[in-house]
Amino acid sequence: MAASPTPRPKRARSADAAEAALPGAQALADWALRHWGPDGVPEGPVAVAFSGGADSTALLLAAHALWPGRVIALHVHHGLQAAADAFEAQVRERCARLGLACHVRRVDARAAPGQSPEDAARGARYAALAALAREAGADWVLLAQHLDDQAETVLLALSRGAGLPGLAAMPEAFVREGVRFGRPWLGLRGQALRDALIERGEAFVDDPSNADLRFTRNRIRHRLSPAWAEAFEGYREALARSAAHAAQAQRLLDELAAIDLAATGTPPRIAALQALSRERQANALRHWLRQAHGVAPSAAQLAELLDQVQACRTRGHAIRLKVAAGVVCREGAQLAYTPSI
Ligand SMILES: Nc1ncnc2c1ncn2[C@@H]1O[C@H](COP(=O)(O)OP(=O)(O)OP(=O)(O)O)[C@@H](O)[C@H]1O
Repeated sequence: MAASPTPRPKRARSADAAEAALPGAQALADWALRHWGPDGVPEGPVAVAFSGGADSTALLLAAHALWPGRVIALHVHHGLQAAADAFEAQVRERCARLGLACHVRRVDARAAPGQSPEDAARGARYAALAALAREAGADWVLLAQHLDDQAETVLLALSRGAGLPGLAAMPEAFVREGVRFGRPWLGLRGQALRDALIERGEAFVDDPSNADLRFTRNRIRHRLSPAWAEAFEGYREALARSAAHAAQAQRLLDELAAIDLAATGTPPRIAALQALSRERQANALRHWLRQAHGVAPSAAQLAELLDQVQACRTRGHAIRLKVAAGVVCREGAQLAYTPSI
């Protein structure tokens, strides 16, 4: 007797119909095709990171229109502002009206000494989203960042003098804490999403901290972006294209680092490093420290390390340099990294 065919995953409802209901559904369906293939959504639930703000409200609605019965919402209660309780209540209420499961986690997002409040909140948020997704059996979490956010991220990176990894801005898919995250809307204008919600009378939360000009991103959003938009109408698309070029170049550098580290060994042998150009040494060392130890040396630290590697020609010559909370030193013929001094 022939085995019964394996049931195929539920396919997306026509993206055209969903797009008619809400802009962004087509872009979401296209992203899903690129990342999930023609057979549709993954096995488990499709999780949407739902802050209650305009963008993630639009994403939740678009995902629900495309994949009815498959979507769940994940919400992180930051515990930082008094309004967070109200955000959670609104998120829960919206999910209840849509008939969607809503998973909430409270985090302590206070910044450690020397850490920016934005970095602390972001780190805590991704960790919580990944934990919630794992608990709910979701392989993917969708985030609602869009083209304006991508352009702002490039401007932020430029303002900080970032290298290629920073200029590459946000990828449309990445893995964090064992969970896959997707950003299907990096090509869409934020205003279009917000206008569509308002036109349809859909409520969303306006986070007051988005207007706080003490945060660099908000100063870029409210002061710099309008000036760019006035001078160059298509600046967002142009900056996003630059980010894509930077990301492509960074992938090549990662491949080169993998080739060079295969030759030097990991941790790298000093003599083998010295056989490379200074630029390739820098690239290989950055890659090794990031991949093996999750740390990124500053430009000044890297320059100092390269000088020490260059000068290390005799048996007794020591190497020692503080990087992040740890130290790079010489151990025989190789470098070594000790995480805490
Ligand atoms: N508290 C939260 N809980 C769950 N997901 C969140 C939360 N805050 C942000 N996100 C997710 O991360 C994305 C980027 O965060 P960001 O801070 O730029 O957005 P936001 O302005 O808070 O909210 P929105 O994008 O919904 O307008 C959001 O689009 C959303 O998908």
